[in-house]
Amino acid sequence: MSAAPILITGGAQRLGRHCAERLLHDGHPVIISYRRERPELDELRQRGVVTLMADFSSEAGVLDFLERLRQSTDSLRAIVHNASDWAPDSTGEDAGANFERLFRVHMLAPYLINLHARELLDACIEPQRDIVHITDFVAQKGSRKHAAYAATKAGLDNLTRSFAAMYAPDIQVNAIAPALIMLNEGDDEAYVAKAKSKSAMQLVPGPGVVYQTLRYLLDNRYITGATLPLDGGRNVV
Ligand SMILES: NC(=O)C1=CN([C@@H]2O[C@H](COP(=O)(O)OP(=O)(O)OC[C@H]3O[C@@H](n4cnc5c(N)ncnc54)[C@H](OP(=O)(O)O)[C@@H]3O)[C@@H](O)[C@H]2O)C=CC1
Ligand SMILES: Nc1nc2c(c(=O)[nH]1)N=C([C@H](O)[C@@H](O)CO)CN2
Repeated sequence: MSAAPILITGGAQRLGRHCAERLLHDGHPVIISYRRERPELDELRQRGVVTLMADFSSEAGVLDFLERLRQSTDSLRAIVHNASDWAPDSTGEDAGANFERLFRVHMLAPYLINLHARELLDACIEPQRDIVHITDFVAQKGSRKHAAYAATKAGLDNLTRSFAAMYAPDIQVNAIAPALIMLNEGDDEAYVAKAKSKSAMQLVPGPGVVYQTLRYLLDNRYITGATLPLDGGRNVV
C-alpha cells in the first residue's frame, strides 16, 4: 500500500514549495494547495504532486477545497498549514475587510481543515500523523505595521494548543514560528541590513531551515502542543 500523502497549503512558491520538493525527495506523496495558476505548477505536477486550487479568503472557498481534497485522497500522513497573506495594516475603509481576510486565511482555514480533514488523518495507517501550523515570531511580539497579520498568526498559534489537546494521542499538532527566512522582491540593501540586525544570528537563512524543523516534527513521536521558534535569536537582541 502506498504511503499517505502530506498536504501543504500554499505550496506553489517559496517556503511551501521548498518543503514540498524536499518531502518528495524524502519519498512522501505530496498534495499542495495554490490560489493562482501559473506555469511553475506544471513541474510539480510532472513530478507527481497533486495540485488543488484553493482560496481561503472565504468559508465557502475553504469548504470547496475540502470537498476536492476528499476526492483526491482517502488518507493523509500530515497537514502543513503554510498558506498566508503578509498584508500590511490598512488605515482606510478596508481595514476591517483586511483583518477579516487575514483571520480567514490564518485561522478559519486551518480550523476548518483540521476539523473536516481529521477523518483523512485517522485513515492513515502509518505510526505517526501530524498537523503543523506555520505561524510567525511576531505572534508573540506584535507588529506596528502588520497588527492584523500578527494577531491572526497568534490565533493560529493558540489553535495549536487546542487541537493538540483535542487530537492526542492519535495526531500530533505543533507550530513553527519563523522570523525572517527569505526576502521578497524589492527588499533593498537597507531593508536587508535592518532585518538581519534584528536577530542574534544576523542572517537570512533561506527555506532549508524550515524544512529541517518540519522534518524534526514529522520524525518525533513525543512532541505535541509545541511552538518551535525559528528566529535566529530575535529574543536575545
Ligand atoms: N518568508 C519569510 O521570511 C517568513 C514566512 N513566514 C511564514 O511562513 C509561511 C511561508 O512563507 P512564504 O513562503 O514567504 O509565503 P508566501 O507569502 O509566499 O505565501 C505562501 C502562499 O500562500 C498562498 N495564499 C495567500 N493568500 C491565500 C488565500 N487567501 N488563499 C489560499 N492561499 C493563499 C499564496 O498562494 P498563491 O501564490 O497561489 O496566490 C502563496 O503562494 C507563511 O505562513 C508565512 O507567514 C513567517 C515568517 C517569515
Ligand atoms: N505570507 C508571508 N508571511 C511573511 C512573509 C512573507 O513573505 N509571506 N515575510 C515575512 C518577513 O520575512 C518578516 O519576517 C521580516 O521581518 C514575515 N511573514
